[in-house]
Amino acid sequence: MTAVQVRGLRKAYPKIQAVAGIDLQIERGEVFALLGPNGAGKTTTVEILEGHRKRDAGTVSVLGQDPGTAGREWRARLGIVLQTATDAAELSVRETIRHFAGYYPRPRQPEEVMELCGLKEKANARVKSLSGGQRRRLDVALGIIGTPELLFLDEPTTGFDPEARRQFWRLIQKLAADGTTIVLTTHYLDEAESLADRVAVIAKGEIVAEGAPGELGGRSKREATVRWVDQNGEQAVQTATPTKVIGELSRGGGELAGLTVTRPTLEDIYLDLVGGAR
Ligand SMILES: Nc1ncnc2c1ncn2[C@@H]1O[C@H](COP(=O)(O)OP(=O)(O)OP(=O)(O)O)[C@@H](O)[C@H]1O
Repeated sequence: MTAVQVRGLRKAYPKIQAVAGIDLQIERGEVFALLGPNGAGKTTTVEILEGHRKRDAGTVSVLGQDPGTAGREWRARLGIVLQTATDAAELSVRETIRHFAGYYPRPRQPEEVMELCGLKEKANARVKSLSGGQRRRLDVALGIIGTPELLFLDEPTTGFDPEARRQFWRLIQKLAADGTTIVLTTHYLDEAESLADRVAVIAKGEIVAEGAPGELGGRSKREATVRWVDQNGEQAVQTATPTKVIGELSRGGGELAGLTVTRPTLEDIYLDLVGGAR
């Protein structure tokens, strides 16, 4: 079943065509990542899908409805984590989460959500006393408190330390395993690689590539680079058959110094894709 269907989406601001004809299809249960440089049009696209921004042209269906006209019931089926943090309040973390739970017909248990988001120890802390990363976790907690079918995350782990990022990834994997469809924007290629079933790269308001992270831009078919060091210094060859190359190199039986085999990373592919479009 399809969660999101977009055809020919366009949106201009007074000085810029922010979204210049985007087609997207995201299936239920998928984790889908939108990648792209600053100003590429990711947030604008996501805001249109959330019903927070009007489009100029194109058709959009999110959970079977047009976000431009859908009502409160539809909205309660979404979870949204925006780039900007929740307002700092006098309330505690627990009180804030309980308060938001009251907005939804099928909320998760606040205690469960605090556990999932690593906020248990901060349950009684005032929101305004939280660190930046803890505030972000609270944003995520408020995004999932309503048991959303579709969760939008706009740069969710900006400001997280490495351990918090890994914890967050585990949370997303858990939500995805429970069937939540997840659309996330991120600047972290390792995040997209770890989490996303599919990614789309947006540059200048257009999708320039789309696919599984391992296949994007023909990645799985790109040649490997074999590197080693010999008496003449560092050597490197690009090859589709690295095993054969290493076999030939090691015929003498000696150990090859500094031997590595690498394939292009998602970051290499991404930089190739957006480099040409900047
Ligand atoms: N409210 C607005 N009014 C005018 N221009 C805007 C507005 N919002 C965004 N833009 C412009 O539209 C373009 C796309 O912005 P958008 O926020 O969608 O990009 P993005 O891909 O999310 O970028 P980032 O990675 O920096 O968050 C940018 O050039 C931005 O300056």
